[in-house]
Amino acid sequence: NNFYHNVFAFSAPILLCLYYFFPVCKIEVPERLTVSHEALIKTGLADRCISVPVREATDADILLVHSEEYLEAVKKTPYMTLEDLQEFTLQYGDVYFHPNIYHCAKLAAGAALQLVDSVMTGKVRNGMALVRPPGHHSMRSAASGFCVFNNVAIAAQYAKQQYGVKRVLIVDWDVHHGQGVQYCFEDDPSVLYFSWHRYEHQKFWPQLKESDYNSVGKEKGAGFNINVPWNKVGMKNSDYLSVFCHILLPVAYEFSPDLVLVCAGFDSAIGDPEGEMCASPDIFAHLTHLLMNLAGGKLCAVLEGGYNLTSLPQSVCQTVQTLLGDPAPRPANLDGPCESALESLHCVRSAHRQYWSCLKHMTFIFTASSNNSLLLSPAELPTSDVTTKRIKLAEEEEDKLKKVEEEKNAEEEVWPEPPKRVAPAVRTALVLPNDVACPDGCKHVNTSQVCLLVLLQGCSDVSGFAQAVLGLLLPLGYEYDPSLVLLARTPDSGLCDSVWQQLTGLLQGIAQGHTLVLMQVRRRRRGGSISVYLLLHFWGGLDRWQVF
Ligand SMILES: NCCCNCCCCCC(O)(O)C(F)(F)F
Ligand SMILES: [Zn+2]
Repeated sequence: NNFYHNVFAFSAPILLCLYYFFPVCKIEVPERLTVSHEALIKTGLADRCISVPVREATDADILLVHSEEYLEAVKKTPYMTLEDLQEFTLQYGDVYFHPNIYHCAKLAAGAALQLVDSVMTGKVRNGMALVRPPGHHSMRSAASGFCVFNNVAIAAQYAKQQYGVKRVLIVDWDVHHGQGVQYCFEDDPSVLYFSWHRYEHQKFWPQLKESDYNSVGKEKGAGFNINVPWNKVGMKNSDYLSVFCHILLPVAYEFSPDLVLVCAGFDSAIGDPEGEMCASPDIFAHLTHLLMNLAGGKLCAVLEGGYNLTSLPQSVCQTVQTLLGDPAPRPANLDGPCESALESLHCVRSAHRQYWSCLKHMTFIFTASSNNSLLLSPAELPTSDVTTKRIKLAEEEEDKLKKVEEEKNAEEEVWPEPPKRVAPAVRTALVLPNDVACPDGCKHVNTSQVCLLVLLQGCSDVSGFAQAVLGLLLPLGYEYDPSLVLLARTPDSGLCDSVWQQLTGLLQGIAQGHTLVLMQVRRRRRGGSISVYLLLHFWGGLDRWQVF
């Protein structure tokens, strides 16, 4: 015993001093990848994916975003002593360098490029790169926030250069602002960068003025940079969905990207020590689903942050399962965005109204009452002082509630395991006359099957579609949370094929994908309305269904 005491007593100071001089990052740890990968294997999702080999990004790849001097400096790090490495990191903020990080950073960027190749060549429809170190904070000539090379920014430039992609949408759902991506594309109208991030009126890292909603991009890129600051913690599923329905999706449809890249950071999920948000892991199934309807489904998700080793793998699995086409789970109880989120939403829309027609028309009031709904009721905007006072009042009210809430659950956050999502063997049924061959992948049924009714008059232009479907139908559908969605198309609905396709795609995010469609079957002689056969398909407890 004596011996051990002496040894420990002796070695402790040395360990402490090493730790002090050469700090090791406590949250950006290797286990983040191993637990995520293990979860994909355990859930059987890995078997349903093809694994794409990684490669090292070349100098040319890295120089698409970073400067020569920065690349040359990072190239030297493998040969540095620990002291030199420590010295090297002091010039940047919140970065940790290891002799092997240059190699890892090239693999992380190279992995993102391999994913872009696989998607752009049609080898796969979409995919996800699980990488370390992350990328979205790193800038042209500087590392930042655990990031060395900007994986997603390099991927965007690479897609434009190698595949002639005209428009790239980058969605950054990590809880930190990817300032590196913003700086890279802020004058570039071919890349639309959208980021929400914990901001708390510039009190939260990286504490930049340019992370606020009024940084909209510059010169030709004005309008192509969208920042949604979260000025409070505890944001929930409703807050995230509201911002998607009322800001990101309308603009994304108007932008009409050829490729969607996601800075898939999962520190915006519940339980994360950095984000301190309350959105459940299954929300990423909905966010992913909503983005999959863009760019013909060409979507590359690249891991950024995510530090809770329980919610991170859950969120990764929810994302991958949706990329595989499985229907999203029922959204957990949506009750409408909080005051602070609504205020941010309002600020972002006003800042971008001049750049996007879909934001021009919709004015909306955010009532200070607590029963907000996902649906923002269009109305004349009240005079600002009334609104501000009402918001202040609501915020004080909310802060009081939040204080109580915080006292209550000061202990470790807990949340239910995301629900099992069983995909039916055959996802599509067709009601066809017996003598008609059934397209492959569908199941021929002639019993009482699926028909849906949605009557949407004339919303075929983008801003009409944005308002009617994204700003009304979707939020309402999510909040109503039906077990069944009925869709029908009649020739006079004026819906062109692409709008119809978007509609059926988007609405599959509701009712766990139970989407029933009716096409016109027959027109009675001499005009008149079509003859409609509504054969209801009941399964289990069909407690609620939705007819538009
Ligand atoms: N000194 C105050 C705390 C600094 N905290 C640094 C947070 C870095 C976040 C990195 C990330 O999660 O955004 C990424 F996705 F890049 F990994
Ligand atoms: Zn982050």
